Amino acid sequence: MDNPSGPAPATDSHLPPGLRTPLRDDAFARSDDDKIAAISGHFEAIMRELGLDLTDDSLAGTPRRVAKMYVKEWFKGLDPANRPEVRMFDNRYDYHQLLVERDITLFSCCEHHFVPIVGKAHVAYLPGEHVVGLSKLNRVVQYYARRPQVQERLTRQIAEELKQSLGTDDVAVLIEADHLCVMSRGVNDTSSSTLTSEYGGRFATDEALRREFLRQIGK
Ligand SMILES: Nc1nc2c(ncn2[C@@H]2O[C@H](COP(=O)(O)OP(=O)(O)OP(=O)(O)O)[C@@H](O)[C@H]2O)c(=O)[nH]1
Ligand SMILES: [Zn+2]
Repeated sequence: MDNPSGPAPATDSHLPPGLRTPLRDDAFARSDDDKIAAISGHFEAIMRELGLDLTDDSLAGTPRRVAKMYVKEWFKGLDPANRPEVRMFDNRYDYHQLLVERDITLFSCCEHHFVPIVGKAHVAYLPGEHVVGLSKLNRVVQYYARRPQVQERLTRQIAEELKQSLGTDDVAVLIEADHLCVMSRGVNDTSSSTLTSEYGGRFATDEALRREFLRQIGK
């Protein structure tokens, strides 16, 4: 292991222990470039083991392409440097009704099989003295999605981050997603999908509010 004495990962230190993505203490001791080089070598070994000819010009670049995709795209949400800054504005408009950001594109990766989870996230909150820049809601979803995940943890991580960043418990998150591990292998079920939700603050206690949220996202 290179540099196991590197800094402890700051990833998820703001979340309760049960909601943190399991990471080693030396998770960020190596640079992205070093990780890409190492993963590229490991993936090349997998391809060789499968019998693929890596001198073929279509396959030759695949190990590096996969490594770059893992580090820079699929799993970039592991790196606390990519955690979005959630900017809030004064609620000058005095808007205190439900705000729903629906149909947020969700692309994640099943941590059991390393295949895609594809779906939509719907998030809502009740503004108090501040309102959030809308795109930050999408960014929070994307940050936690871009990791090896299970849908339950992803749902709760997004809700907890929103509670902290927006400064209110009045937050709702609902995720509907298709798991490629269910669709393309194992049970090979292409019609089922998975819904998970987390309701905080008034969403947990006020059934009418919850119903309004569900109505607005078409549920
Ligand atoms: N709770 C939960 N389970 C998930 C998620 N993604 C995948 N899984 C499940 O994780 C389980 C892993 O179970 P195993 O029995 O070890 O894996 P497996 O032999 O590949 O299971 P099958 O998919 O049934 O073939 C499977 O049932 C998957 O459907 C998720 O986001 N949440
Ligand atoms: Zn899976």
